[in-house]
Amino acid sequence: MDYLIEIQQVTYQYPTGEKPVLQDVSFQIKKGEFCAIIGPNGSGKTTLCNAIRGFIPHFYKGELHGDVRINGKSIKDQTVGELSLQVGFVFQNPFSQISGVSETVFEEIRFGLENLGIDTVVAEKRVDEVMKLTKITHLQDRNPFELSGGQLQRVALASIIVMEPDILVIDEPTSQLDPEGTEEVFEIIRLMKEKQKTIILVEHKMELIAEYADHIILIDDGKVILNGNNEEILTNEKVLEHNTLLPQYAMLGLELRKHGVNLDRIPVTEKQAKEELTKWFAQEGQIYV
Ligand SMILES: Nc1ncnc2c1ncn2[C@@H]1O[C@H](COP(=O)(O)OP(=O)(O)OP(=O)(O)O)[C@@H](O)[C@H]1O
Repeated sequence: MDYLIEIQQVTYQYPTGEKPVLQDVSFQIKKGEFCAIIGPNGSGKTTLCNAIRGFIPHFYKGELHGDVRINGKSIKDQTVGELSLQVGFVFQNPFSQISGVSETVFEEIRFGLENLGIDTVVAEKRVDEVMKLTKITHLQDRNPFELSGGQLQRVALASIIVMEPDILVIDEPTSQLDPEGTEEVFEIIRLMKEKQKTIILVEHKMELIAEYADHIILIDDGKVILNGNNEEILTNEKVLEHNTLLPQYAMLGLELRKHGVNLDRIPVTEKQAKEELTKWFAQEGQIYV
């Protein structure tokens, strides 16, 4: 099977670190897959993302063993510029993403295309399309620094999407957003999933992971602890032993099973929980309210 991203026995230690923060990490991601990376604070998730976009070893020096291959080619043999055309990176804090040199949202989104020397007419058409897709056309003349956190994160996503990378690495995009901003950002992530982009998402909100991810990797202390599909990982109580939450619906299902409620499967989303409980009430001859 051909994988788009291959992480092969990666061990990495920062130059100032005392021990490796990634230890013998191996996994593969298929094209079009939505992979979530979960794990407690400080477990190495952002470091792993930096290895996938080539910032390790190109910017962060330190000691790297093993390999990361994108499309069959080692990141060591590609420049950060080459990698940035394949891997778009969205930061936790959208202010880190904004160039600081654009006076309007339109210019900000066009900025990366200008740097690539893309023809102005072509670039502006692409900016218009991406603004429509991300529903920010009404913000195009605003100064990026006058926007709310949610609006700015959408601009940050748009400025990456406009570059048309095959892979999107998104590191805790909503940790600083309110529920409305979170919803808006995930609406864009959902669209990218529909467009068959390969997505790697670091996120602590398990309900969102349950809704979107195909594939989940749990890492703790720099090691891969679990690697499997959505339901396999999100119904596994071992996750809780690693200071990482499960979705509330999975917790409810696991608890009900312990109390003798014989659910066919442990739900991970609200929709699945309703289905399972409706089935159970029907079997037990109870009235579902
Ligand atoms: N530039 C750096 N130099 C040295 N050590 C670092 C550097 N960046 C991160 N670390 C250390 O590497 C370990 C893993 O950090 P990382 O940020 O990758 O974890 P994380 O799982 O993304 O955490 P969080 O969920 O809190 O964002 C931590 O112990 C952190 O202190």
